Amino acid sequence: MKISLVQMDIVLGRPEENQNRVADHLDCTMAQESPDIVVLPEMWNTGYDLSRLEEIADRGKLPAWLAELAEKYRVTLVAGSIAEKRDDGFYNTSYVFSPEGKELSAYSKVHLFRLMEEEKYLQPGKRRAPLFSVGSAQAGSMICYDLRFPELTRAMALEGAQLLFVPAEWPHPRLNHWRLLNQARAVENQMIVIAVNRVGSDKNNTFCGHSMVVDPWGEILGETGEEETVLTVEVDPEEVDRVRNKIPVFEDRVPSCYR
Ligand SMILES: O=C(O)CCC(=O)C(=O)O
Repeated sequence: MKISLVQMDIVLGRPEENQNRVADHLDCTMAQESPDIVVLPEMWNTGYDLSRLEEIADRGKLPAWLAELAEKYRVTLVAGSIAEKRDDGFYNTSYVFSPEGKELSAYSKVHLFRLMEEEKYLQPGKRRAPLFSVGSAQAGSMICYDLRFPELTRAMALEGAQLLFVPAEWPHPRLNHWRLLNQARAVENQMIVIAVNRVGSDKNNTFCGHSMVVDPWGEILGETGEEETVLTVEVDPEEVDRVRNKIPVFEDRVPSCYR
């Protein structure tokens, strides 16, 4: 299974420019790498221009556009997340589309990140992301700050997730946390973590890149630096079963002690 991670810069508050950038990356990546899955970062349409969401948030157009792209390139598109307006406010929502252009998952970030004032401008999602299939593997997804809540990944692992997608806009000075948490979630849940961060800066933050793929043994299969780039990595979802058989963590759990 070949996965391409689009580690892009995002122009603050300029959805059309960012949309063109996504289209260009997808076009080049599909021509050069022919991956099975493409993954985008968090809030790639607007960046953290939260006070202007009324003007710039998506109003239902981007999901249809992303579905068309997935179908055009016959690729599973884990479309990062977008700022979107709904009747009751703004949400940070991640969509996934199948190679037939069918929506596989829609998930709005449940843990809003106070250090970037999300709780002042966004509504929290109310449920975790539904699992979806890629080939014969089961996958889950979350968004950025969600990574700090191990219960969320564990719930998806218990439901059968073998892969975890994490689109992010994770800034300095917490690069160390980003790298450690991605590895921790992979090792403790014996799953493949595919984490895609943005690069570049806005008025308040410089984003630390280092998109990475971590296998269920904690090995980093690929990692970027802090430049705009696309990283393509081959993963083997069967490695999840091999590691789970070697150290049977899920059989050895004692849930009665965790309350
Ligand atoms: O948890 C962190 O340090 C970063 C989280 C974040 O940037 C976000 O959720 O957008």
